[in-house]
Amino acid sequence: MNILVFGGVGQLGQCIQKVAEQKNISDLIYLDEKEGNILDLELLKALFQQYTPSYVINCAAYTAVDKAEDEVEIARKVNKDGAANLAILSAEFDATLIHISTDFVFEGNQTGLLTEEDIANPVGVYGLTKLEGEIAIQETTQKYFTLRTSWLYSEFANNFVKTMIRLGKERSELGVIVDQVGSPTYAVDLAEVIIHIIESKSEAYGLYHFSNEGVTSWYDFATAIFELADLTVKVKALKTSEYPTKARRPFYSVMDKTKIKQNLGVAIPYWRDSLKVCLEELGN
Ligand SMILES: NC(=O)C1=CN([C@@H]2O[C@H](COP(=O)(O)OP(=O)(O)OC[C@H]3O[C@@H](n4cnc5c(N)ncnc54)[C@H](OP(=O)(O)O)[C@@H]3O)[C@@H](O)[C@H]2O)C=CC1
Ligand SMILES: Cc1cn([C@H]2C[C@H](O)[C@@H](COP(=O)(O)OP(=O)(O)O[C@H]3O[C@@H](C)C(=O)[C@@H](O)[C@H]3O)O2)c(=O)[nH]c1=O
Repeated sequence: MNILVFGGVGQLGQCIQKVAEQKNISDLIYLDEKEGNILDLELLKALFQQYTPSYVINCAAYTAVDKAEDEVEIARKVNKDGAANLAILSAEFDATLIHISTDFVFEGNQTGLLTEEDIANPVGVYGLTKLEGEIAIQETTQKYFTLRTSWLYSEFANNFVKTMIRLGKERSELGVIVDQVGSPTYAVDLAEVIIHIIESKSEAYGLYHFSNEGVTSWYDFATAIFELADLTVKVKALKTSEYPTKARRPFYSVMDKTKIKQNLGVAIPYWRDSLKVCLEELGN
């Protein structure tokens, strides 16, 4: 069984490699942007013909949230057209597509857990193009799992946890937004879910929410990172208006995970427990 992993050397791609190695699964082919550019339909066709994959995992994305505001065209190409290309070929070759989306598809002005049925209304270009990608997949193929996740971090690539540790070693004081609330997700936990979908041969296709369990703000997340990493940093709680960024971000994006727990039978770790695991991996 061949499994193609696009965006295979990004943060989540590396987490999938880690989990697959731990489980001795060697059917995955990890493609970087050059080997598996999801915008190059001819290249993709050749890959599908060569490998006739049973599963296609799309970890490739344009993830620079602020930069996307100025680079709408490229963000849309990667997040929408690239996802659509993989859906077209997955349908043609009868492969199951596992695609990753984001909590940033939500407007974030309501409280209460957000379900897969709640209306998405993104406030920024990144979230909008990711939503367009979700829709393109849903309209193109039937055998797909779209996993919406939030606030991904890990020992790999760039993410909020690694940024905080770097800044915490350089500075004694740091301002972090307190009025944006969500759920952090250890990308290795998400990788476990992806591998579980494949190993279980689940046919419960559709849209799913997955994050770690629990709720926090970026301020509380940063405070926990410093506490668990044993770094003495004074964290100042800032309002969003006191930390201006190019892109707007949802104020509230806590997702309901009932569907994934019921349909796929996954157990979900509490975010602080997973944060501890990641910090241990990072050597803190
Ligand atoms: N990071 C987060 O906090 C969250 C991420 N997500 C979603 O999870 C998924 C994985 O994210 P993550 O691993 O963190 O992101 P990364 O940015 O670490 O990885 C994305 C990868 O996609 C590659 N890529 C970009 N354009 C193309 C292309 N045209 N063809 C092939 N590969 C391409 C990038 O390569 P290069 O770097 O060389 O451009 C990079 O290696 C994405 O779908 C993202 O939207 C969802 C919620 C939170
Ligand atoms: C570095 C830093 C960030 N912040 C704020 C800005 C922002 O609101 C929040 C997170 O900042 P970052 O830029 O690290 O993260 P950001 O890129 O906004 O994270 C998002 O990425 C995309 C890809 C997703 O899909 C989302 O789920 C989410 O994880 O923390 C501070 O308040 N202080 C700081 O020193």
